[in-house]
Amino acid sequence: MAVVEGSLHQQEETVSRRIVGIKELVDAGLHAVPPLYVRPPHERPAFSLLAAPTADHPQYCIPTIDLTALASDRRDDAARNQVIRELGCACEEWGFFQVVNHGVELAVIQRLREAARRFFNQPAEERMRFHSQNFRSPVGYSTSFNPAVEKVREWRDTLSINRFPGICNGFQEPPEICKKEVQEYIGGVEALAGRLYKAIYESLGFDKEYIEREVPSIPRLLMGINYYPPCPDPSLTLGLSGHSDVSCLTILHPDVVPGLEIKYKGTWVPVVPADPSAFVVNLADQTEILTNGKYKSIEHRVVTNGEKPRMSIACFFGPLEETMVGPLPTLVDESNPPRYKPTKFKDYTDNFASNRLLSDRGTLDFARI
Ligand SMILES: O=C(O)CCC(=O)C(=O)O
Ligand SMILES: [Fe+2]
Repeated sequence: MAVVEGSLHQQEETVSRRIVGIKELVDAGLHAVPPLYVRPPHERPAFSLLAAPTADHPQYCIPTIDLTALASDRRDDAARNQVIRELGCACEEWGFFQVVNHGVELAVIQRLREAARRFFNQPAEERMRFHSQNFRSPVGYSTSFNPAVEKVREWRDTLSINRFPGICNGFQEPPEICKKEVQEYIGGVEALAGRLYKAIYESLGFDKEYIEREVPSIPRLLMGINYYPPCPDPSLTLGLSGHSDVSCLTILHPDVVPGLEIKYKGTWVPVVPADPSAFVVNLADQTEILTNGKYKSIEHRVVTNGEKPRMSIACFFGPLEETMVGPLPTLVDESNPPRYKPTKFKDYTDNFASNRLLSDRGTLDFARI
């Protein structure tokens, strides 16, 4: 479908600049992608090289790891050690993997997805009561990344719910329509994040005492529920442009509607959920810094869908804002010098907020030596 021209084009541009959410625009009836959402040719999804990872391309499927044995706390448990090895391989090779049998009940996930759908299906005025583009707000309903400055908008609206100890401490303020479900979901996912985070550092050969002493804990949580409405022409726009996540660890419930793609060896590879309960886990920038680049924070993006809306739930786990993050001492020596300088996490996130739009990998460059 072509980009709209002439007066219709101007009308839609006026409408889309005034309107806060892309959902409003789509709900009002949209037959073409407004210019404000059309990406320059080199950023368009046509640059994906694969239609979908299939059995013919197993080399393009991120690993799926069964976490059943991680429930055991015994370090001499052979099945548990096997899971740790699989995690280590996935972290080194991909920086992205899926987990199944992770301990969070499917019913808990489904209840939140249903409640979030109720939130997004409310009249715009109800959603706009929570409007904020500030990522540090306890609760914020936002659109795109930073509509005040970006030349091209992302095709998504997001409900964010935060717990940043020292800034906003509780989850007391999620919208009533999904509050109970948000709290229940966070309870489960947070426990999973704790288990996974330790296991990831165990996969580097560290013992419990070392991890507790040297690896920053991850009490800061940002939850983003992304809503991507159907798009009249997915070839022109992106739900979320290429980025790497800033924190330590991200646990995402993707949706059965596809859209997420990761950049693997220069190719955009779609992520296909292993089953409806699977989470997609990825390492974020602070983990790349802590491991001095051994485990990578991988660039990813979201393409839109022509027919169906898509909704993803991302939980970003990170350190306290005042924490200095640099390579762990045991991972640095003369033959492997530090690649990153110690950086305060608050400065890192501030830089991300103002510079993400300027460059694909600009965020990690902020700490790179
Ligand atoms: O929607 C998705 O699948 C990914 C979302 C994401 O990458 C993010 O919120 O940072
Ligand atoms: Fe992301």
